[in-house]
Amino acid sequence: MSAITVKRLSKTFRGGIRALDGVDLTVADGEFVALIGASGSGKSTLIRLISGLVAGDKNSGCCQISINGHSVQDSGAISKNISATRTGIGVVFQQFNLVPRLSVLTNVLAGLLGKVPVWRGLFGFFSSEEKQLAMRALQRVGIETKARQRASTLSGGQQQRAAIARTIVQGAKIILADEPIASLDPASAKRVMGILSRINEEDGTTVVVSLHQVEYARRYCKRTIAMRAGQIVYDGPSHALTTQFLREIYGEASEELVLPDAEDFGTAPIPATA
Ligand SMILES: Nc1ncnc2c1ncn2[C@@H]1O[C@H](COP(=O)(O)OP(=O)(O)OP(=O)(O)O)[C@@H](O)[C@H]1O
Repeated sequence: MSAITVKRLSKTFRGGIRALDGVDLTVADGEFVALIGASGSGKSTLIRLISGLVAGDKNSGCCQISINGHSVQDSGAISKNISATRTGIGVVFQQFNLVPRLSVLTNVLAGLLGKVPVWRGLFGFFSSEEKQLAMRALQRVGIETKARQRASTLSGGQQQRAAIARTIVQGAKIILADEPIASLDPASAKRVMGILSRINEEDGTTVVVSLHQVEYARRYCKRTIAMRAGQIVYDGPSHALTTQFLREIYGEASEELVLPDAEDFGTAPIPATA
């Protein structure tokens, strides 16, 4: 069964801005897929629609999205069972979305909120097993020593790793990461991509990650989907996305997608240490 199925997906915002225009795609269970495209090409909108946060256009027969066979939305209507489907989807954002004044551990435990009674979540009553689960997730992303610190005291890369640990605790079968490395320095960016790659390999989690720079897609993801003006203009092996090919697809805008110091990008794996 495919993990993500998107059929004839369009999204028109107020003022007639067509952010997505007839997108069809399928992501198999356990794939690690990059979504690339210049600014405004529709990557964030696609991720928000797949996660059921935003509804697509209302036209009948269009805009069908399903996750592991369960409908997320159809013809502009979000599914009534979306809460159950959402517990299997971990969403990671560019700006981390942690509660700054709460501890890193509590932020990670928030991944259990769809699974434990609401009152327990509200008052922070978590069992020792649940806390151990969160600690193991923090170990996997290399920041277990930061568990008791306020989230606001962590660096950007560490905060992003905490956000990923939250999806592990959530038990997400699918991670949708919307520009998770856009605010990070290159070393932190590589570490975050390495962690996503390991979760994909070790747990079989399906990962879709939107990126600005194609070098990261080539290094970490076998498959890349390239978007332009709300449409998919390439879907295939990441290694085929040479600078020349990107120029053919995007013209001058391709410069936005290539790191100026790409020759220094390197290939050595970065360990997940704090
Ligand atoms: N809430 C909104 N209201 C109106 N227009 C929107 C809204 N969200 C996105 N858009 C528009 O939809 C188009 C696609 O935006 P989107 O954020 O999906 O692109 P993106 O590829 O993620 O860009 P970036 O890389 O800069 O984040 C853009 O023209 C954007 O201005």
